[in-house]
Amino acid sequence: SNRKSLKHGLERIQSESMASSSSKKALKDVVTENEFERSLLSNVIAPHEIGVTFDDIGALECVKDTLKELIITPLKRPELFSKGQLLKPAKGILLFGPPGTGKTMLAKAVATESGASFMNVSMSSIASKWFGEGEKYVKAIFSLASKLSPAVIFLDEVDSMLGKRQNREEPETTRRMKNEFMVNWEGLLTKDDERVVVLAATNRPYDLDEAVIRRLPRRLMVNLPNAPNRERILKLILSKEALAEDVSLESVASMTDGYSGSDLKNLCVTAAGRPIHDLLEREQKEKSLAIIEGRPEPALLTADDIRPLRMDDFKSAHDQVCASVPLDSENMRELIQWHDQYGDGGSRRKSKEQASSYYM
Ligand SMILES: Nc1ncnc2c1ncn2[C@@H]1O[C@H](COP(=O)(O)OP(=O)(O)OP(=O)(O)O)[C@@H](O)[C@H]1O
Repeated sequence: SNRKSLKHGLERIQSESMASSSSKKALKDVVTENEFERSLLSNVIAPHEIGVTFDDIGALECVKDTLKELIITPLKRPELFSKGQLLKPAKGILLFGPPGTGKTMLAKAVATESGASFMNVSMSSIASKWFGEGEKYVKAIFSLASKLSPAVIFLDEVDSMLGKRQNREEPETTRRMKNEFMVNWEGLLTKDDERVVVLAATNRPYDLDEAVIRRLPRRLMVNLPNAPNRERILKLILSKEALAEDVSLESVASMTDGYSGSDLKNLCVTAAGRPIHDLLEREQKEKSLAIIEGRPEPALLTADDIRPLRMDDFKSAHDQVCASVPLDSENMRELIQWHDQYGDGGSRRKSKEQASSYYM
């Protein structure tokens, strides 16, 4: 048992030094092979510079726990998954849900928490930017990630490239791009020691190609927050703001049914504009009064003169900012249906299928 614990200790030291040396590896030391890799690299963020952690994300506790278990632990401690043959780290997860619910934040936090570089790829821009050369770009996503390893590839708006065929006449360029993606994706799945994961995000999972859905067996719904969760998100967003006594975040939460995290942020930004507006107005009044009375102009007010946020600021902001996805919209209905059929924990999902696809 002594030998075992020594081996265990060595493995730990090895994996820790591996983690720290790779996270310290500067992005500028990465050798790129072509313009596609170079273009992608310019958007890569080093783990210490991402600046989003799980603590910055309100609510979504289940999604965070699943991501920790499936992605972060395997990326940080690959040695735990190298022993047998059964447990393989997850290589890809689909995050789906209405816009503005925190999918991008989650992907960034995953990269931060696992000390991985973050590669943000907007799938909708590939086709337009690299017209006719999309497949080279797709190939570069994977080859660059492998050089950056550990790395998180975030594929935003994944439906725009890997969507269902709209009609039989799929453009040749799109077909080649999809094929290239599948080939590289299969390659990633077979490389057990490659510390690269794909987080794909979409607001329209029902538009995804079946083949893509099958290859992302873990599908996490990132849903709109309920009232208690809205209160948690508001607390986070407002943690550095001065609030007057009369502000009840519970009431703000209860009047924002259907708001996404992003809508709540907009609401708070709008509310925070009012004290500044009031300050400028006060300054203007004092100035005019001084001029009328023939006094010298008063000094400008400072940040210390900004009044705290009041409940009426939130009420007025509420009249200006509304939920961006109405709860009774077609998009919401389709999302919930899709979640029932394909999503993790969906009611029509068989537990057997879930178990076998837990790790890929
Ligand atoms: N759960 C949350 N906690 C704190 N802030 C949040 C949360 N969800 C969203 N936000 C705020 O909304 C902004 C947008 O969120 P984010 O970009 O992660 O959403 P998204 O789901 O990726 O949206 P889209 O589908 O439109 O790309 C964030 O920068 C953050 O300010």
